Amino acid sequence: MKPNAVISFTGPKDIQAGISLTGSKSESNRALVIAALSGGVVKAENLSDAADTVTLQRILKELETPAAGLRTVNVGHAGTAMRFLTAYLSTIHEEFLLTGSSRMQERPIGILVDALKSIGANISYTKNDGYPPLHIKGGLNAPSAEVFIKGNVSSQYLSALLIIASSLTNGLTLHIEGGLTSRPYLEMTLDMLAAAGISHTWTADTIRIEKQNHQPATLTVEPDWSAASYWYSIASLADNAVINLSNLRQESLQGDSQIQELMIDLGVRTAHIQGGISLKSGTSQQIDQIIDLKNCPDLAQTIIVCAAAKGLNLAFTGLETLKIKETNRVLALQQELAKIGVLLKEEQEIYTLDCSQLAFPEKVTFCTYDDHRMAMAFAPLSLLIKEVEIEDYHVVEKSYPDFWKDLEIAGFTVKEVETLIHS
Ligand SMILES: O=C(O)C1=C[C@@H](OP(=O)(O)O)[C@@H](O)[C@H](O)C1
Ligand SMILES: C=C(OP(=O)(O)O)C(=O)O
Repeated sequence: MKPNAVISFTGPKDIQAGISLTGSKSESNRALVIAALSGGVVKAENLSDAADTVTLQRILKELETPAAGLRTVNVGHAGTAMRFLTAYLSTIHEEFLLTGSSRMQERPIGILVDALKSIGANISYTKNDGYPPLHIKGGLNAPSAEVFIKGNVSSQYLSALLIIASSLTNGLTLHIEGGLTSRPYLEMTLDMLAAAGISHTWTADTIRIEKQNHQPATLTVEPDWSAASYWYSIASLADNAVINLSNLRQESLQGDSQIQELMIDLGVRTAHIQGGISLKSGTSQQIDQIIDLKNCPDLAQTIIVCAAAKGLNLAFTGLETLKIKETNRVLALQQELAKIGVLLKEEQEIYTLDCSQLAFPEKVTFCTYDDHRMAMAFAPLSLLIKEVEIEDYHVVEKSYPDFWKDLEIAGFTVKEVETLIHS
């Protein structure tokens, strides 16, 4: 049984804290694979402590020693590791069973596998068509240099292909079909490749990367803006808050730095100061327009839960891809928000909060569905609810292992509690 934690905040809701966040897991996981492909020419610095990064780093280290026969590679819950390794392992002259957690085996990968197969990769499914585990016979020599791929399901499929593109015999031309979701993550991939000496052209829906060598570079990872978002929620829900987050940059590669603009209406102002940023709480404003989260899906839980707790009946679009992440995040949000009387209604891809019955019980236990972001999005409600119990609280390790320690720095009390064993 995985332990729960009870989070509480007593006394005036006045938070003054300085927090140092771990590195971006998205940047870290790109840096690691780019470094591996570069054969030591490119180095990675300030890597994240996220379990997803630690796992990928361990796997890449193990791969440095060649194995005879089938090698099993298990990425656990790490979506980027699964997608990036599907492409990367295809380029290595070995045979792999690439697998992950039970949820990973429900997260689709057929679009990426089809694209890789169309340029000659040898990949088959060992359980269900379109889903991990994958059997990969590596050594792709890619006679064809052209791929057509859907861009509206996960940008990670596209990033995976672009990261290996420069090492393919004929480079790669990617034709993106059906629109593009999570676009800033694709831009991050191209920017990090550029920093490692790999150039590209991007015209309309076509991205071209020639065969070329990496150039000596050190990729220095910025702290994680998705992790920062929970501090915005805390600042928004506190009566008074000044929260300093170190080393976040004004010019970020991370699309989730959009939290700065998104949170203005929820009452949080960002100042760029020496050595990072400073968040200050203020007053919320009336928001009439629909908020589109297509470019920053990992902010959805933070913003939706924070708005719900403030009783704001906001509307959102761009949430479709949430259904194939660590859990079906739309369903998870609907179930957990109901515990404070809030409905998240879905009609023709527009999601609307109905906070008319918002009420805070003395104690609420929020379920986390194996999803780090559920835990971190709901924990700030302990500023409004006497006791917030978070189920399986270690789940945060996927992206932000120090989350609970950092809450304690800011004055929250976090107590591990015994959980009842249900038969
Ligand atoms: O490329 C990346 O690092 C990521 C891309 C996004 O996924 P999708 O492209 O599947 O939306 C995001 O949700 C995920 O946490 C990290
Ligand atoms: C969706 C996420 O990660 P991944 O897809 O890499 O598992 C996330 O961190 O919210």
